[in-house]
Amino acid sequence: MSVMIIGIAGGTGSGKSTFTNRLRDAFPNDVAVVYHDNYYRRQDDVPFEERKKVNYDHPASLETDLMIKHLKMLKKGQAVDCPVYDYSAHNRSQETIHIEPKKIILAEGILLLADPLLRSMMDIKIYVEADADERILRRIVRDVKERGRDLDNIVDQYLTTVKPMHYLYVEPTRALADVVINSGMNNVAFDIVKSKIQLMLDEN
Ligand SMILES: Nc1ncnc2c1ncn2[C@@H]1O[C@H](COP(=O)(O)OP(=O)(O)O)[C@@H](O)[C@H]1O
Ligand SMILES: Nc1ccn([C@@H]2O[C@H](COP(=O)(O)O)[C@@H](O)[C@H]2O)c(=O)n1
Repeated sequence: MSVMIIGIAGGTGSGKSTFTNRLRDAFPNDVAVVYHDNYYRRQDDVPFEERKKVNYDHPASLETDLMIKHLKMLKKGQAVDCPVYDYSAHNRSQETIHIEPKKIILAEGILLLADPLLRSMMDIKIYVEADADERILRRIVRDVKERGRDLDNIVDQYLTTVKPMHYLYVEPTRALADVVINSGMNNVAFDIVKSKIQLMLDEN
């Protein structure tokens, strides 16, 4: 089976997951999704108060080597047990997700195109763009509702790590993408990428 990997990067709150999940839902039998966020490092020995202060927007916070290993296995037609990240605990949970190999693998994450080896594995590189003010507003709502955060913590983290790392590591990867799309809800961009996937599936 020939396997294609499509990388979906972009800043926090840009709409990466929205776009990725729409594609997954359009091809439920042929697409598997690997989220880079699930490869944030295990921090069992780090006290919770210290875990809160970690720079999670720096490439060193992610175990990218393990994600590369898993993508290589999926490409060879082997299933993987992917870690599951718990944002409220700032740590990996005890669970894993079993991912069966599929013809199309979607890989998603803010720093997905920042690592040269990981980037080189992508057959198509997509960057989802959105204005910084919209991204932070979406992040505030999401982090309060879904990631167990409070407003003071979100603002402090944004100013100390999220924003500076975005301009240092995430935004520069925009120029490395094959396709830059304006929002994860852009229907024209969605239809174009969907057609490309359909073409790949028909050729296989
Ligand atoms: N174009 C948009 N307009 C309004 N809300 C959006 C848009 N794109 C995403 N959202 C919402 O913003 C939040 C973050 O989007 P998400 O796709 O999870 O971003 P990312 O994965 O890039 O961090 C989600 O609640 C999502 O529903
Ligand atoms: N313990 C953690 C781990 C990560 N984050 C933040 O997640 C963001 C990436 O996820 P998106 O869905 O927003 O792309 C990243 O900006 C990290 O700051 C966190 O807050 N806590």
